[in-house]
Amino acid sequence: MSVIEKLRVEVCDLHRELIRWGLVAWTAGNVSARVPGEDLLVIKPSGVSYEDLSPEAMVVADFSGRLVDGHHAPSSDTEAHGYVYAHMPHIGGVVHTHSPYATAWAARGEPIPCSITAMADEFGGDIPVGPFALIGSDAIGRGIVETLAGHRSPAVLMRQHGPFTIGATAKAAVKAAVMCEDVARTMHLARQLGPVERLPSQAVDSLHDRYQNVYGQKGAR
Ligand SMILES: O=C(CO)[C@@H](O)[C@@H](O)COP(=O)(O)O
Repeated sequence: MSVIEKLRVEVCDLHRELIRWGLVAWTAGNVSARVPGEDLLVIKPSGVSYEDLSPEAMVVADFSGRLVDGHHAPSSDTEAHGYVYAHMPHIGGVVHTHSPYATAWAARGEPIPCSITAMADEFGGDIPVGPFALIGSDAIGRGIVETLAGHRSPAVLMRQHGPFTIGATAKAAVKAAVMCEDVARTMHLARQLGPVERLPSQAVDSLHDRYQNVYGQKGAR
């Protein structure tokens, strides 16, 4: 199986995770993976129902969003994903969803404050808000890159649109999308009960370091 065939299988399977975790409605959302060593990405076709997605339906596009291989038009967000890959060489996966709680924070244009340890673990601070940008140019991609520059967060809430997440792999970007919606819901509920306070920055640093470098089996022999 070629690298691209393997990526088609992986990206197709990861789209099922968006449905599993309740992050998308109808055909909203998309997942992509960088093709290692190439200025290419694998992404879902635009507007195709999730139940109709298959590895063969995944398309290969260049970073400008042009179709390189496949039988469908690429996702509407292909250029945004490509811009991230072109400007963030360490990123191997990009995800976009309209998950309800994160998108509600995006609708208000308000960063999600880092007030719980789960946010420090995964995001290393607040989840920032990026500018409102229309599809059809590199504006969304530029907004993602410029907002995340200098941030530890793998998630950005594009104002009045929804979350985009990044990761070293496509699976890591999907995890960031799942955790982004989880903490968006928790922080929304907390805010309904009263004011919330951010964690002290030293605690955030310590928690983030542990989670990124020790948590789970990272220390196992
Ligand atoms: O939010 C947008 C575009 O930014 C939606 O159209 C997107 O979620 C789904 O579009 P695609 O089906 O991937 O073309």
